[in-house]
Amino acid sequence: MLKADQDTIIALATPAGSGAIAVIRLSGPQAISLVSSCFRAASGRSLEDCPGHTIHLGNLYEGKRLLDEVLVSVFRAPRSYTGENVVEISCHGSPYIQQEILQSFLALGCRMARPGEFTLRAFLHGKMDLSQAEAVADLIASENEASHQIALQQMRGGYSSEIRDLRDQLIHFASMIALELDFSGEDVEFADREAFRELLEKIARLLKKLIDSFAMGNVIKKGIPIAIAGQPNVGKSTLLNALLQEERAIVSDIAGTTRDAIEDEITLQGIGFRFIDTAGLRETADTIESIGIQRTYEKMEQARVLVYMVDSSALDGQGLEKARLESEALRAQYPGKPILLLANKKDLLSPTRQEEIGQALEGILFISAKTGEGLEELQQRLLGFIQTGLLRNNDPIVSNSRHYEALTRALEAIHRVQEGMAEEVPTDLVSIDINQALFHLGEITGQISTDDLLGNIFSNFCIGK
Ligand SMILES: Nc1nc2c(c(=O)[nH]1)N(C=O)[C@@H](CNc1ccc(C(=O)N[C@@H](CCC(=O)O)C(=O)O)cc1)CN2
Ligand SMILES: Nc1nc2c(ncn2[C@@H]2O[C@H](COP(=O)(O)OP(=O)(O)OP(=O)(O)O)[C@@H](O)[C@H]2O)c(=O)[nH]1
Repeated sequence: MLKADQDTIIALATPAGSGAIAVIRLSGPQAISLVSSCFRAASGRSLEDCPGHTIHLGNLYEGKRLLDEVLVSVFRAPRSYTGENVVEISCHGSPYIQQEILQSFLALGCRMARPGEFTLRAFLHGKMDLSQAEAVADLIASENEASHQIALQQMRGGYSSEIRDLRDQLIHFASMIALELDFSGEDVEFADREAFRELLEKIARLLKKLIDSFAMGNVIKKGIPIAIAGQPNVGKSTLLNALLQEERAIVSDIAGTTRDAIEDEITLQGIGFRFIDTAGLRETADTIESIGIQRTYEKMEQARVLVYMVDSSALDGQGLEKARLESEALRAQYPGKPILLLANKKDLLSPTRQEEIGQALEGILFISAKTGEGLEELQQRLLGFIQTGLLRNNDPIVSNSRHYEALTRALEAIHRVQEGMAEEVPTDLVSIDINQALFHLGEITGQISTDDLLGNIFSNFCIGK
């Protein structure tokens, strides 16, 4: 098991570059004495004597050279983020000052913190469990309200406390059963079979609920994929640009310009949408374009909502019939997927023509990607597709794929235990599956962890966290 080493680590806690203020953080046994040795407080007091959770104004020196006037916050072990002595130096935010301060402490025997090392230490000192530590990284990475909420909930304990609790109860039964095995010659039952069955049922229910939430958690974390498909030149790229409010896709009036899928995200009411502009659906001999079309079908498969777009200004009687057939073909090809019919280039349309098209293609939404007309309504409709059932209550949502794996394995093991009990399989075999379940549940909270696993998780953090 990895142990926190005795090094005192240091890192910039604020982003690199210049700002009004920068924060440099130290953690480890020497943190307070090291800073104290080169800091003169305005109050005249020594940092060595001050209590934790106090802030001090003063001058920071490198030898005799004054580096900056700073604020120093002192946290004493174990009452700190990491559980160790922690000192934070808030200096003036010039990159030069930041570097000079870092260098001076490195010269005094600190070492640079590795990515995520502050949070790793918080985990190793029991300040948080593994799933909470992982949530810290998710919280920093979250870019919209929904993923922020999920990370925050997980950081504050989320489902891990419930898992820990059920795991403890399972351990109780595991030890009772182990006891029975010790008395194997005699026919004794220490573990109350009925209570055990109930507990297994309860665990299975929770695991199932968490596993099911992953599909939504994943979608929220990565954005909800929406594919925009349609014949060449109907204005897909223009729509994407209008939604993104930036020139991302290449707009041109040569049919077939969009050769590949282009993806980008926008946030609507706190939910990230990932728009995928797909190559025009068109039979073509152009091989580059056919690859694009192949990818279009793949993207449509992955999307949660399909937007099928037509150029309403180009719809004569024949075009209208073709659009109707194509949209029906889409519905047949991707059953169960919500499809939104969009008629673009409304600005080129007469009101009577619009009415005729509206009657022929029911539920079609008229927009103009060029003028922005109808885009508000489009966004509302997209939200409508996914909001049902999403984020309605405070049920925990699993967004971490490592947890999803562990939960799935744990549930499989629990099912095997349940089957074993039902078929009155010998107790020693059942206990193997119980231990498997305990192992996988412990993986989530970090009660079971390996150096490799920890290294893997924390190396994905940013430095200074
Ligand atoms: N300046 C600063 N801001 C920050 C952090 C930080 O480390 N430094 N944090 C870093 O992510 C977050 C806050 N997290 C923290 C969590 C616990 C403790 C702490 O001192 N805990 C003690 C005392 C608790 C108490 O007084 O009740 C403890 O747990 O024993 C500090 C920061 C966000 N903002
Ligand atoms: N009048 C009008 N023209 C539009 C509108 N939307 C797009 N256009 C024009 O239609 C042409 C084609 O637009 P694109 O966005 O490149 O079409 P696309 O569907 O991405 O085309 P491909 O790349 O071939 O798949 C461009 O000249 C756009 O300026 C609109 O709402 N009204």
